[in-house]
Parts: sequence; C-alpha cells; structure tokens
Amino acid sequence: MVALPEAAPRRPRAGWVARLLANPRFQSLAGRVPLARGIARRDGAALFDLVQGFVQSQVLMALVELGVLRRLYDHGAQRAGALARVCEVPPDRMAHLVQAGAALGLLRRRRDGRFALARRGAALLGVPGLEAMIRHHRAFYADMADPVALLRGEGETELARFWPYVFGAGGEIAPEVAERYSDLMAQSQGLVAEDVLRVVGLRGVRCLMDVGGGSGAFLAAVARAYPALSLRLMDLPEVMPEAARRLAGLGLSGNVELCGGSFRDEALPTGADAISLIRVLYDHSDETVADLLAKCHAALPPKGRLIVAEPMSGGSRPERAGDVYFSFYTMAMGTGRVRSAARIAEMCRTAGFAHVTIPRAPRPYITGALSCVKAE
Ligand SMILES: CC(C)=CCC/C(C)=C/CC/C(C)=C/C=C/C(C)=C/C=C/C=C(C)/C=C/C=C(C)/C=C/C=C(C)/C=C/CC(C)(C)O
Ligand SMILES: C[S@@+](CC[C@H](N)C(=O)[O-])C[C@H]1O[C@@H](n2cnc3c(N)ncnc32)[C@H](O)[C@@H]1O
Repeated sequence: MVALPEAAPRRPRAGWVARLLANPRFQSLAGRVPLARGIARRDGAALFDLVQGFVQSQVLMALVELGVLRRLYDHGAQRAGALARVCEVPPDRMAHLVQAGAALGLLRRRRDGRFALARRGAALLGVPGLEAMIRHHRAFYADMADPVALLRGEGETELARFWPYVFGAGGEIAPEVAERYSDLMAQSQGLVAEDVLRVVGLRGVRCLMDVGGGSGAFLAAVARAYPALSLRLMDLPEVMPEAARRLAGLGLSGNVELCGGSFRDEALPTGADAISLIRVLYDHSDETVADLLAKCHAALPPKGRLIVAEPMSGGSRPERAGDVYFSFYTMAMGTGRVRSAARIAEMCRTAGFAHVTIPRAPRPYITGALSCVKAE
C-alpha cells in the first residue's frame, strides 16, 4: 500500500464570499452588472470616504481654527477672496478650503460664488463645546499620527499629558491644568446632561452625589430639572475652586455641597441616596473602576441608585462613536478604555448592584447610560 502524502493541512483562509469580493476581476464584472453596480459604487465611495477621513477632519479643523464658520455666521455669505484676506491665507488655497467645506456639507456654495453656512455648519456652532473639542483634537491627532505605535503603547502620548489626573492623581495637579480640562468637560457637558436626564429619571431621589462631577455642569442641569433635590459634587481638591466658581456663576452655590477628595485614595462620603458617574469610568482601568463601584456601593443606602453615563462600546454590535473615536481617545489617554453597557452592567453586579436598566441612547456619540440599584 503506497502511503499517500499527508494532505497538506488546509490553510485557514477567508470564506469564498470574501475571496470573491477581493477578486479584482469580480469587482470589474460587478461594476458592469446593474444591481451589483450600485452596491459596488456605494462600497467604493464609502471606502474612499474612509481613506480620506483624516483629510476631512483636518479640513474641519482648518475651518474652525481659521474662524471661517464663525465668520460666515457673524457676517453672512462671503467670497473666498474676502475670507483669504481675513484669514491670511493665499486666495487660491482659501478657495480650496471653502470648496472642501461645501463638499463636506458644512458650507453652501451659492450661485453668485459666495459661500454661506450650510445647516450642519450652523448646527456645529450651536453644539456646546464642540469648537473647543475640535481645537483640542490637535493633541489626539498627534497621538493618532502613528496608530501602530499607539496600539503598541510605544512612547508617551499628548493626551496622557493633557489628562494628568488619570494616573492616580499622583502628585499635585497644577490649578491651571485642572481648570483646562474641567473647562473642556464643562463645555461639552451640556449635551451629555440633556441626554442623561432624557433617559434616566431621578424621581424619588432625595440627595444625588455626582462623583467626578468636574465643574458641576451636570449637577447644574439636574438642579434645573429637579429643584427640590439636594446635590453634592465630589471631585479632586484641585477641581473644587473651578467648580465653586462655575456654580456661583450659575447662582447654585447654596444648592450644591462640594466634597474635595480622591475616590482612588478614600471612601466616598455617605448620605446620598443616588450617585452619578458621568464620563468617569472610561477614564480608568478595570481595577480602578471595580474599586470605585465598590466604594459607590458602600456609600449608598439599600435601594440606593447608581447612574453611569459615558460614551460606550457597542459590544457585540460595534458602533462608530464608542468603538472608533472614544475607544482610541481613551487608549491615547493611557489608562482609559471604553466599555459596553453589558460590561459596565456586569461590573456593577459584581459590586453588589442589581436591577440594571440600560435605556436606548438617543445619541450614542454623546453618551450611553445605565442605572442600577444597591440590592437590599
Ligand atoms: C431647514 C432647517 C434649518 C432645519 C429643518 C431640519 C432640522 C430641524 C434640522 C435640525 C438641525 C440641528 C439642530 C442639528 C443639531 C445637531 C446636533 C445637536 C449635533 C450634535 C453633535 C455633537 C457632537 C458632534 C459631539 C461631539 C462630542 C465629542 C467629540 C466629545 C468628545 C469628548 C471627549 C473627548 C471627552 C474626553 C474626556 C475623557 C478624558 C475621555 O474622559
Ligand atoms: C472626564 S471628566 C468628567 C467630568 C464630568 N463628570 C463631565 O462629564 O463633564 C472626569 C472627572 O473625574 C475627576 N477625577 C479623576 N480622578 C479622580 C479621583 N481620583 N477622585 C475624584 N475625581 C476624580 C476629574 O477631576 C474630572 O473632573
């Protein structure tokens, strides 16, 4: 009996559909067949949009940094030449910038050749803190310049320098640094608070403590929606002066009790029957999160409420805001990470919480949310 050569082990490879789609001859054929042609062209355009994504975000950065959107809002439609003079950019290059802005749906090219704000360009100017966030992206962009180095954790990132408290609040945080990140957070907090309060009710709560509450923008929104609630803000001592200033500016000094402290180094103050963690968990490692959730559980009375809100991963159904933007943003920060609502719920249950509810997020790119109760 002649021994047959061992059949070479089948090389694991993509399924036949993937191999067909990756075949240039099939792609050329599909481009000529009516039904397939439409799909092929849409896929091609979507792939090109993906490829040029970084150019789009830098065109947006230029429009914001040069104040073009702001100027069209303040002064109405403008010719490229007028914008070029104000922005000190060569006219032919400004013409390219505004043409790109129109192609991206931020500007509108009018028949007379002037450029005006398009609906999305106007809406962008109305989003609290969004222009500041776009300017802040210089740091994130630098960190994404070498995505492989970021993924391998090589070298220090710009964002890790920007968010110093994430590394255990070791050492002093210069007041101006604390103010800088609190300001950025406060500016972007408006939409977060709007969406959280849209999906999570606080009826029946007597005292809410916002842990990692920053400059108090979320509690200010809660005070407006639930004037009878007593409110407490816990954050690092370095953040307290900024929080006091902002709350005083909103006429809320008497409504919010300030508790300076570090949830890494000490137990949380007791007395609140609800605790909120708004854009806090995704800044920290699993260990820090588990410890913080246990401290929240210890600080709450039986049936006390815990509310967690932050951009989340889509988990088994990956989604663009949480699994692209925030996933890499928190990675670049250093210890942060996005988690799915299911993963956060699992960590809450491990900490002793029950009855986890996960409402559908109206705008996942703003925030997801979940709430749970301290089991009796
Ligand atoms: C005919 C007309 C005029 C209208 C008819 C149709 C109509 C009514 C249209 C409505 C137009 C309109 C009002 C649109 C509104 C659009 C809105 C509100 C868009 C909101 C967009 C929000 C965005 C893009 C938010 C982005 C937020 C970002 C990037 C946040 C980043 C946060 C970070 C990085 C936080 C970091 C903190 C850390 C350290 C991770 O914890
Ligand atoms: C991303 S900001 C979110 C602020 C606010 N909740 C919001 O959504 O705008 C995270 C907050 O957690 C605070 N924080 C970080 N580490 C902390 C710690 N160890 N103890 C208390 N607060 C801390 C920071 O000072 C900051 O205000």
